Amino acid sequence: MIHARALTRTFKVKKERVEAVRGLDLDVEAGQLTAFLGPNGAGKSTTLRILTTLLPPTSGTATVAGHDVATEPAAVRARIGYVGQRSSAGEEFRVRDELVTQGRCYGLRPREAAARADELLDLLDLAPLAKRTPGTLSGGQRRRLDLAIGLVHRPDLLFLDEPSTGLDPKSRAEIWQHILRLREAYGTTLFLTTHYLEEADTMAERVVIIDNGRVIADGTPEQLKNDLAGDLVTLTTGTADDAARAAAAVGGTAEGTTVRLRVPNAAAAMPECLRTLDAKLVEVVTAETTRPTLDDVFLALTGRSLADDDIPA
Ligand SMILES: Nc1ncnc2c1ncn2[C@@H]1O[C@H](COP(=O)(O)OP(=O)(O)OP(=O)(O)O)[C@@H](O)[C@H]1O
Repeated sequence: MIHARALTRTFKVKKERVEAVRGLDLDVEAGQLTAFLGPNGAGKSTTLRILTTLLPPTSGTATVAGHDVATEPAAVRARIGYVGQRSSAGEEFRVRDELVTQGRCYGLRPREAAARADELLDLLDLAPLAKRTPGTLSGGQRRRLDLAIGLVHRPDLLFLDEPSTGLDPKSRAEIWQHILRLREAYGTTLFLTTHYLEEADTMAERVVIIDNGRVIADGTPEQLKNDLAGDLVTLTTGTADDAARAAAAVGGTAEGTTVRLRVPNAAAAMPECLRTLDAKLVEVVTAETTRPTLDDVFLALTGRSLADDDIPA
């Protein structure tokens, strides 16, 4: 569904060159739900804008839904939907009229456009709001209208740029419910950016992490966490001296009376770890294991935390 090879995009700002995307390779199969993660300025939106034909690449190639983004942009646009960070609804039309008008813009006949609008109003629980103007909707309701607009022409592939950013936790959960529901209803391939790592972890089948314009990790959330981060074992000892000796014995790091180490499988490693410390006469007061997060994956790869990144409001 998406095949990008050696994609680059450079911006010239006064005399400075900003390499937003630097040789990106990407393959996404039909039906997948892929989360595209990375810190602020990593190149996510620029990549999305290239794949949706809104911006030409500086070099490299990309085919989306079977068509080249540079040479066949109209064919790509006919097959994809794009829900950007800014709302795509105008202010003057009522919700249902907006959907009908969008359908007409895509060449649907009046009756088809009306039927499609009603189908989307139902799918996205917007029917009770059909007569409201977008200006009167809450943030979450407006985001659902944006989703509906992105789906009017039955795209095979939907790009979503930060679909849940700026919403309260309840509306975020609702928007995810709708994303999963539309996927079930239509089998739409979904490619989305998000700053919420836990959402990507629980909802996406595949996570692609980008940093400085390059893909630095790609896999299922479980694969990435198992292969790149590992479980965290946290031990506490009675004294800082014991913690330092324990860290040296098991290959961890000590901070005060706490020792931390990463292992591929904590359940399997813990007995051996405790035996080693017992033999060294280090008394362990508490022992705890924690599954890694996607932030641990990013930290392991770059030495930086994605969680420190500002989430745009
Ligand atoms: N039109 C532009 N002109 C100049 N520089 C740009 C332009 N668009 C993006 N950039 C730069 O390209 C880099 C990548 O930006 P991009 O918006 O793709 O990042 P992002 O990963 O989507 O970030 P965020 O998470 O903050 O939205 C940044 O350094 C940004 O300043």
